Amino acid sequence: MPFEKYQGAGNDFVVLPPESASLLPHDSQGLISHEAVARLCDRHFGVGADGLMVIYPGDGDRMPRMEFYNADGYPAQMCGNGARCAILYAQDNRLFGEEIGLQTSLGVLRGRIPEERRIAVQMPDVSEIREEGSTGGLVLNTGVPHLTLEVADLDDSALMATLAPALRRDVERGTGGVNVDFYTEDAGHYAVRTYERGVEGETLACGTGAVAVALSVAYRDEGVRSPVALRPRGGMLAVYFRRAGRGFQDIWLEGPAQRVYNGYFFW
Ligand SMILES: N[C@@H](CCC[C@H](N)C(=O)O)C(=O)O
Repeated sequence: MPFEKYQGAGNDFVVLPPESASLLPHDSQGLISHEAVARLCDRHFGVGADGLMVIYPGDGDRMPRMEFYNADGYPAQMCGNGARCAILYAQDNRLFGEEIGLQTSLGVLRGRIPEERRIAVQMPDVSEIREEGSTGGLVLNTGVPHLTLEVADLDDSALMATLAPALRRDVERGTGGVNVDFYTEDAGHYAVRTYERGVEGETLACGTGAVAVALSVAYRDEGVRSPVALRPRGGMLAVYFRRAGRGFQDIWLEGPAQRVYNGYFFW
């Protein structure tokens, strides 16, 4: 089964055209079975990735459609770095008409390619941000739900070993939990580490997480201006936004993306 591999700031994805996806077992809802996705994303028995996407060409003048799965095999509504990689994939495979953008489960998201291997994607508006009482963090949905927490020591080993796995399930427990983003201010940018649900571990970057941190710092401090620079472990990201009351609109996530290789998976 032919596949391609992309990465955006170190967040990596198996990307399939529909012809490859159709070779995989599907469930009764038409989604690829989670066992099949999990096997492809497995770093020992498969290709290895934080997630998998199927990119469907648009009909006529419609934009290509992105279907996203986490490494555990279950679908998620949005992936910021995945969307940036999907835009690069669509560009590499000449899937765009006049406009650059993607159809997603959250509607159409526009894209930009400011330079080679640099991709920006428009992210959903954020209207609700709430204080999370027990942690002092903020909960917001930037396409998927995030808990953001400012910490003094981003290298503290307890963050990913014990704190994030517990918070990931305890916060928003009734609706599937949250991704957990720790951040600290550092000379002109924010260093970030994200524990992703559906990967159940730290990834080198998370696009919706970078947006969540940027909006959290802007929410807490009205003096913070767009763009906010973020430094996850896999590369620099920039988040642009416009304030709209206590919420944010016209949000864009920009950063590096790359086609890494293509190959055949022997199913
Ligand atoms: N890596 C992604 C987020 C993917 C979805 C997330 N793990 C969830 O299930 O909530 C990004 O770049 O935004």
